[in-house]
Amino acid sequence: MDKLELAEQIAVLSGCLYLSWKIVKYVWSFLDVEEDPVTVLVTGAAGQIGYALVPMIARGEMLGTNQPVILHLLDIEPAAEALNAVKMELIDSAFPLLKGVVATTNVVEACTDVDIAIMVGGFPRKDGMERKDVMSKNVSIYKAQAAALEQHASSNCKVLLVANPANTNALILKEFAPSIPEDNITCLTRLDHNRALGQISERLNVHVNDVKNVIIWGNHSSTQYPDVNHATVSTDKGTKSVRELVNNDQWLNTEFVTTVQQRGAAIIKSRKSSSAFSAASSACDHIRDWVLGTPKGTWVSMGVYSDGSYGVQPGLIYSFPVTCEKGEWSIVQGLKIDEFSRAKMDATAEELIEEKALAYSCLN
Ligand SMILES: NC(=O)C1=CN([C@@H]2O[C@H](COP(=O)(O)OP(=O)(O)OC[C@H]3O[C@@H](n4cnc5c(N)ncnc54)[C@H](O)[C@@H]3O)[C@@H](O)[C@H]2O)C=CC1
Ligand SMILES: O=C([O-])CC(=O)C(=O)O
Repeated sequence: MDKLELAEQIAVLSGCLYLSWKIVKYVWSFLDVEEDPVTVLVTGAAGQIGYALVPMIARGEMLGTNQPVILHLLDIEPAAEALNAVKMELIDSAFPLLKGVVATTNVVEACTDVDIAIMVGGFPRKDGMERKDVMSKNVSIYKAQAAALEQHASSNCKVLLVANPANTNALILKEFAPSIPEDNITCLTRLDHNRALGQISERLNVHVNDVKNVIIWGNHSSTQYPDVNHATVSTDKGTKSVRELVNNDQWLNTEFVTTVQQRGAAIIKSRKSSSAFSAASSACDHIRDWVLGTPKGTWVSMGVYSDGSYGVQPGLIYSFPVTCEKGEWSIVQGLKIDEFSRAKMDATAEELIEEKALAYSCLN
């Protein structure tokens, strides 16, 4: 057989394989094979974030529109009636993906067999309060719930801590649930990340989807550092850096940073209660990207257990830029850090070290 004949045969074979693959995919789509349901726990489910979050999960906004879910909803006894109303509304919504709802005030029942735990339950910050003020109320809740998750959740359960102080609650949960892999315990800074994208999109009058790769470093608090040094915008003329397009370092280094840092407080001031649907939506973003992967060339911010990357003390839950693949996150490495950023990253780490000490003193 000469080379030409061989090439022809390879081409025919490739064509046949491609056609067979298409036929298999076509037939598969008619078989309507359903995935096994994923069990998702939402604590504080009768609260305002919970109320916004559970329909998002049941609609497939967190795990995809082909993924059935079973919802476990936990709240405390005084909120039991309101919790039951959430269950009634879930049933009334007839969500096709929702395969079951357990609404309970029993922590063990709530944690049993959960694959994903979204910890929202706790005491929220009120106008004029700093996160430290809610520390003692919330860390003791997380110490107790750590034990229930460790004993009753699926062995590879992924945990997202939303309740404040989110980073330190996540750390307490990690320390009191030593058998849950440390990479499985994260906290929400995606709301801050999305707020930073929103501010840049408003400033440049571009769609928020065209802005990428901002970073939230550190604590989900007013010391967090929203960093745009590596952020880009997709334009008709290609990808441009945010710094180049904004062309105003003074604004980026001052007003932009404080607006993102203080956004939670600004919402509380205007609404008299803290952000709810934006927090719920960001929690969906966090889990979706963690489980299904970040889009190519894009990173997101997640509060994760520090391994010492970027000189951040190991043993803190600190927000880093991460990419996710096959259900695992990894910290984006090798980004250049200038002096301005270094000082801000250290300041927020310092606050986390203080919070950790305070949390332990509350537990004693
Ligand atoms: N990380 C983030 O980006 C954000 C965090 N938050 C935090 O999320 C938390 C929840 O906020 P909201 O829903 O607005 O508060 P909320 O007060 O409306 O709801 C909290 C719910 O938690 C319940 N709860 C209290 N103790 C509990 C326990 N031991 N177990 C289970 N449930 C319990 C309450 O009964 C209530 O239903 C707060 O800590 C808030 O500061 C809020 C916005 C953004
Ligand atoms: O500030 C708060 O307590 C609520 C919150 O975390 C936020 O909106 O970022």
